[in-house]
Amino acid sequence: MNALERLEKLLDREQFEKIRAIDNPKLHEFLAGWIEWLEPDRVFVCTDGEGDENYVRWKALYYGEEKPLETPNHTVHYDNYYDQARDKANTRILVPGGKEIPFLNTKDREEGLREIRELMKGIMKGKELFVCFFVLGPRNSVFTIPAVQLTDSAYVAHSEFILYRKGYEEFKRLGRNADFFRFVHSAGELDERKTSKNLDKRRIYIDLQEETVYSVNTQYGGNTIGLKKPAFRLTIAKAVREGWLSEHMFLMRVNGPNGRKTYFTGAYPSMCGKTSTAMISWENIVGDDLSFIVPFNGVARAANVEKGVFGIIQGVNPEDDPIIWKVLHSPVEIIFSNVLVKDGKPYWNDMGVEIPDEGENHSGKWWRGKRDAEGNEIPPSHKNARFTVSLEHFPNVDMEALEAPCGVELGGMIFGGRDRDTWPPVRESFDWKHGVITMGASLESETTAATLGREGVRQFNAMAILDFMSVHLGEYIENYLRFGEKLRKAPKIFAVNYFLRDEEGNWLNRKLDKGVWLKWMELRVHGDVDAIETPIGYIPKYEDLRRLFREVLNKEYTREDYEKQFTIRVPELLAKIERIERIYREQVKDVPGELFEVLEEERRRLLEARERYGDYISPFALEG
Ligand SMILES: Nc1nc2c(ncn2[C@@H]2O[C@H](COP(=O)(O)OP(=O)(O)OP(=O)(O)O)[C@@H](O)[C@H]2O)c(=O)[nH]1
Ligand SMILES: O=C([O-])CC(=O)C(=O)O
Ligand SMILES: [Mn+2]
Repeated sequence: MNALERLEKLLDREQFEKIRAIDNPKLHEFLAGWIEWLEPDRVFVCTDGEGDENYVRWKALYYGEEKPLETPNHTVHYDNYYDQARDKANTRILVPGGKEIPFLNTKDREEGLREIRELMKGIMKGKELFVCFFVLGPRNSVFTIPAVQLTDSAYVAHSEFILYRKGYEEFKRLGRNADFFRFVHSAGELDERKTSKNLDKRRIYIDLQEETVYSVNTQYGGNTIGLKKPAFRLTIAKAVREGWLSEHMFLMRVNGPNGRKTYFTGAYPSMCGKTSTAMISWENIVGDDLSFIVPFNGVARAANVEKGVFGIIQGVNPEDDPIIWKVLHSPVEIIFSNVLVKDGKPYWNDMGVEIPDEGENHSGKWWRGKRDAEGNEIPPSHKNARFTVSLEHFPNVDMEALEAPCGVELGGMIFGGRDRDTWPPVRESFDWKHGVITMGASLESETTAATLGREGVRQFNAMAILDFMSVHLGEYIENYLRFGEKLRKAPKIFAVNYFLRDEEGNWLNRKLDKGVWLKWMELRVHGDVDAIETPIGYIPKYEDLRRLFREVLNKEYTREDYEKQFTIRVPELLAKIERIERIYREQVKDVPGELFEVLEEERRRLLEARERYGDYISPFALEG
């Protein structure tokens, strides 16, 4: 029996016809094999029709994976108390022989496939399997990658409808020429709260060879939403192979003088400010998490991989995030996850309004002071609680850029992380190579609640992408360096640090100060303002920032604040170079030699400056 004949036996007529309309034997083989193996009670195939999307929405409620909230079109979803973030330890890149690759968690491919298949055998008995088609990137564009998702979670399928462009018609159009990604997910056995139960058997395995990701016994979006972080492992490898960039970056438009539009991407590790930067209310968002960047006639052009936001809700408040706040309080389709619910209303930590003392949250029935099995007090919502919503609902979305088949021309790329004491709030690199190496490849950041495990630990996190890396870091950096050489005019590279603190641990900046840094970077892209040359790149002049603080935030920016924030901290910077060099020399090993040269030059500049000015160099000393 061929695959189509097997599918005819496995599916009811209506569903079968939907599959038969796609002329792709590879797809048929994949579907038949997995449906036989997973043994679902029924299968639903999603076309691009509104009715099918509605069916999935309804099933998320029907199966109890989501519950309706008071506001129409709002639902809440809970993940298991111990399934609230990405599980790095159980996420493996499958490679032949289980070859060790620095900073990657690998596993022997054969063994991994065998294990995951065993875990998934018959796992959908009694359940409904959803077969969904989407594309990464805008449809019908140079960026488009088709993908098929199998999942027994209506919540996962529902999330994907909010976050990605539909792809059924694209599969039909491409027929047997479709080169597509595959995702197989099962939430596994559920408990009475409809959350994954067998967390000890939680696995996320990435098969680069077949461009397939398997995910089992988990529901948390970062582990399960196939087109998000699972697909990211596949696109990183594809981009390195093909000479473009697939990055953990927001994409936004910064509005310059006289209606000038300049596009920026920004790579910060999870929970380090991508969404809150791209959402700055007077600028325009294109994407908040994942960007594809291609060289196009000598110009870097970028597109959002997604069309929605799976954003962190903690800290969203009416003053700092007026737009998100408004969207979260309007009757558009939103899935809230792992928040506190009381009388049909969602609440979250640091939302700037009073929160009830009891209700339901990610721990079940909740009251203030409740402790978990480890004795930790449970906050109203989880730190990594999120909202899922389509970008079309945001008044500040740049819809034209979001849908542009050739993407938008990139003016600048930004790197940043949680750094309490080393980098200034904003600076510009000397050139592409200097930026790629001393800003991107040298990025460090404190760990956050976006991954399971300890928080606040400073960790090497090159390009904010290390959690998702699927190739040797040396190859990845090599691709980055060569990418710049394909361009007539490379985007300017900047580094930001929103997380500087004083000795007492107080923040040196307010959350909205980033709006000023963005305007400064926009002016720099076009050569509209001068800057101060320092050993680590160019920093803003006080006068320019003072003017921008007034214009953008209507605030006085004092010389004292400027000096404190922009002091060049030589000992910390030297120690950092030391750490980064050691990592590349001892752990990564095979890296382009340029990396060490550029770091060495930076060290030399810092040492020379120290000779002249001492350990902590005021920006005023370097001016003029
Ligand atoms: N102190 C401080 N905190 C900030 C600032 N900007 C954002 N945050 C906080 O950092 C967290 C930021 O998260 P997001 O912007 O949602 O993170 P993201 O980079 O989009 O993360 P992922 O979606 O996990 O990839 C939130 O808890 C914010 O309150 C800032 O300028 N200063
Ligand atoms: O993938 C997720 O879970 C959410 C996210 O953006 C990240 O962690 O970077
Ligand atoms: Mn992310």
